[in-house]
Amino acid sequence: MISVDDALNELFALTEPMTVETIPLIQAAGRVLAKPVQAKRDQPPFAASAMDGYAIRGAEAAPGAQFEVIGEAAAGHRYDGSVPAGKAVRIFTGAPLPAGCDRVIIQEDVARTGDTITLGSRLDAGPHVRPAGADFRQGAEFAAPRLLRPHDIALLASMNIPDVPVYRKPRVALIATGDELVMPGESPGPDQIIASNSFGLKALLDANGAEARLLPIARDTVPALETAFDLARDCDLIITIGGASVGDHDLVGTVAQAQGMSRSFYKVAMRPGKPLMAGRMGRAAMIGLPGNPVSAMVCGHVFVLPVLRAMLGLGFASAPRQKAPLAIDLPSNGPREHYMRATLGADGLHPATRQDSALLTVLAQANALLVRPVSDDARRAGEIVECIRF
Ligand SMILES: Nc1nc2c(c(=O)[nH]1)N[C@H]1C(S)=C(S)[C@@H](COP(=O)(O)OP(=O)(O)OC[C@H]3O[C@@H](n4cnc5c(N)ncnc54)[C@H](O)[C@@H]3O)O[C@H]1N2
Ligand code: MOO
Repeated sequence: MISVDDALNELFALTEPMTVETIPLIQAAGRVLAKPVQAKRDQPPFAASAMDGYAIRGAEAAPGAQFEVIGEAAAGHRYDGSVPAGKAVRIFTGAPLPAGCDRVIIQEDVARTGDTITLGSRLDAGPHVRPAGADFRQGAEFAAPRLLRPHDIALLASMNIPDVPVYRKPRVALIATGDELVMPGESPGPDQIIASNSFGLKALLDANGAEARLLPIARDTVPALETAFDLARDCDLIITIGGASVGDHDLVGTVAQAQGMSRSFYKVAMRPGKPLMAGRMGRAAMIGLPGNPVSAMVCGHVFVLPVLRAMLGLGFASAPRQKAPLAIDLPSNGPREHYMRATLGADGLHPATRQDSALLTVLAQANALLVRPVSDDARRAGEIVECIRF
């Protein structure tokens, strides 16, 4: 058995960033920008009014001052020409500021009669002008790698960047194995259960930037597993679920190795998730997850997501942890790192009473995994411990 850290490093050694493709910006939310891009223009490209009102020379702004309105500037339609002393231009939000003007008086501070405006007795500070390039200048760099969020997409759009280079989405094959499994919606036989892990893992993978494919459930036979691996050939990451332990029907490791998988490790000092295996299969990394539903999902957070992030060019790092106080006392931990299903609330971390790795209700209620290091001492309520939030 190897440690969780060593297992993750072995997995990283099997992992490299995906190739880069260029896609339309409109499809880029949730993708990872692979190379820095540069703004193609200043924003705003001209000094612009921030309010609806009247553009004047700022030095002339005084309570009661009068101006003649000589034209209009609207968003998309500038006032051509310069504005001399004593004159004003009707202006709207987003319009280019006319030459000669450096202040906008908001219309609430102005009385207008015909083409004459009189400024009110109290003027706000202004100047209600957005200088050219106040947001960014042409050539400003948008750094990579970066997971593109909606705000980033808006910024890139305003930089006039219609297409972006992103890392290709890793194609991930999910192979559920076991004679006992049927798909949700099917009619299970008396000894059968519903395949759940593949559904949970696909959701986890897709939500984090992968393109996960559910392959047909592989029965516990050599030919069925061979067919499943054949179907996964064009994938970047192959994940099997179940059949990883030591039972007579746990054939995944044997068949994978017969199919050319060179094994990096088998068995990790963690709970749940001990019978994890990994290796290289052709150009893909292969991860064999344990079948117990909670074990599969915990390994999803601890191993699969860090591997996915590395494939997406986001670097090689373990699942982010945060510190939190324990809400209850805990006994000492044994020789395996324990990932306890827990709820982080206002009074700290509450590990669930039942930690059996078959209990999906407990996992679904949890919002964190409390990480107990190997051979950790007994802990008292209030002590600071580490957890992985989800
Ligand atoms: N003698 C030993 N027995 C077991 C050991 C051990 O060290 N010595 N390890 C136990 C641990 S820990 C785990 S975890 C399991 C893992 O076994 P497998 O990876 O071989 O998984 P299976 O036996 O195929 O299934 C375990 C359990 O999970 C259910 N399962 C499997 N796939 C799915 C799925 N896609 N969706 C929902 N549920 C699934 C399966 O029906 C079993 O109940 O081995 C222990 N045994
Ligand atoms: O390690 Mo198993 O994954 O405890 O249930």
